[in-house]
Amino acid sequence: MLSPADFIVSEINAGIFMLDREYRVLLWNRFMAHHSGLESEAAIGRNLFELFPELPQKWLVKKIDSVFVLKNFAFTSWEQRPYLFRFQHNRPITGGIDYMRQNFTFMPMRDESGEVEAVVVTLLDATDSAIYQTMMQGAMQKLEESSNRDGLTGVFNRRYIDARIFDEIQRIQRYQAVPFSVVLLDLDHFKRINDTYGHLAGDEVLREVARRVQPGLREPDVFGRYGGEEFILILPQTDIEGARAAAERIRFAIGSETIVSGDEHIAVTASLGVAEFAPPFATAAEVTQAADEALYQSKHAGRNRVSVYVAQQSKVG
Ligand SMILES: Nc1nc2c(ncn2[C@@H]2O[C@H](COP(=O)(O)OP(=O)(O)OP(=O)(O)O)[C@@H](O)[C@H]2O)c(=O)[nH]1
Repeated sequence: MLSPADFIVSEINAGIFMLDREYRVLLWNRFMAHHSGLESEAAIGRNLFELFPELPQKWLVKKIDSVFVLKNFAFTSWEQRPYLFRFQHNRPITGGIDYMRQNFTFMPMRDESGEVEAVVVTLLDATDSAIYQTMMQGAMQKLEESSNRDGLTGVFNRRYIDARIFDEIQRIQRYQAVPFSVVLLDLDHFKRINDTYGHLAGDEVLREVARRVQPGLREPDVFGRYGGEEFILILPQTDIEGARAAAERIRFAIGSETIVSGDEHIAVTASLGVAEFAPPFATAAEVTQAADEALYQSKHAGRNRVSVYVAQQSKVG
């Protein structure tokens, strides 16, 4: 008949094992046997690192030795080191967690003279916390991501774009980096498109325009919807001539083919305004205002064109 203490050690839903100074197993409870596939008769008397060559030996030896020498408890959590033993967990939803996450406590077992004769190790299954945390992080990331996106087109929204312009300005001011340019893009006679083909077709046109712009962008470029039928691009490390060329490519990509919505073929063009963030500009508002003035020039000059803002006065390009 087992003593109550032995019964608890055997049956508890946590790993318990004990090691001597040579890392030989002195005790191996049922949880350890069940998860490792190694019965206690097969484990006892054997060196832990021979039984489990995958253990991080150097690190674990240091940990165990510190308990022998300092005679203090030691701990390790799954957040520092996800697991020591490669144990399966049986959760149906894993959140990408492969092996059982494990928290360990290392306890010194003293003899009558106060010397540590063995180290007792407990293993707690922390998989549920790990899955919960991973899923929470994933959800937070998705939330963060979707709060930066425009619901209709999926491109970045104004809030995000404004923050990115702010970042770019800071980067330039801090590192005297090469300036960036801003391109504002407004669809021509969009009200007429809505009125002629309906609001749903109008929405489809906005989505398709967003699709047509994206292949022409470079990796650092940021593209978003700035409002109704207005889009914006931030082109880092791009001077006004580079930005004008990019804007022309985009204008062509939008207007070169009609957009199909149901049975309708809708001709769409865009007017664009380009401005470079350079002195005397010091704020996001000033550079976007300049791009807006250039855009106004494009509209005024007949639409379906690119205009560039040139210091103090805008000039049709
Ligand atoms: N379908 C649809 N229409 C929108 C959306 N947001 C804004 N609009 C419409 O876009 C139209 C913009 O019209 P205006 O600002 O008069 O400009 P425009 O007709 O494009 O004319 P110009 O810019 O001068 O070439 C308005 O009719 C808005 O209702 C949207 O999300 N979906």
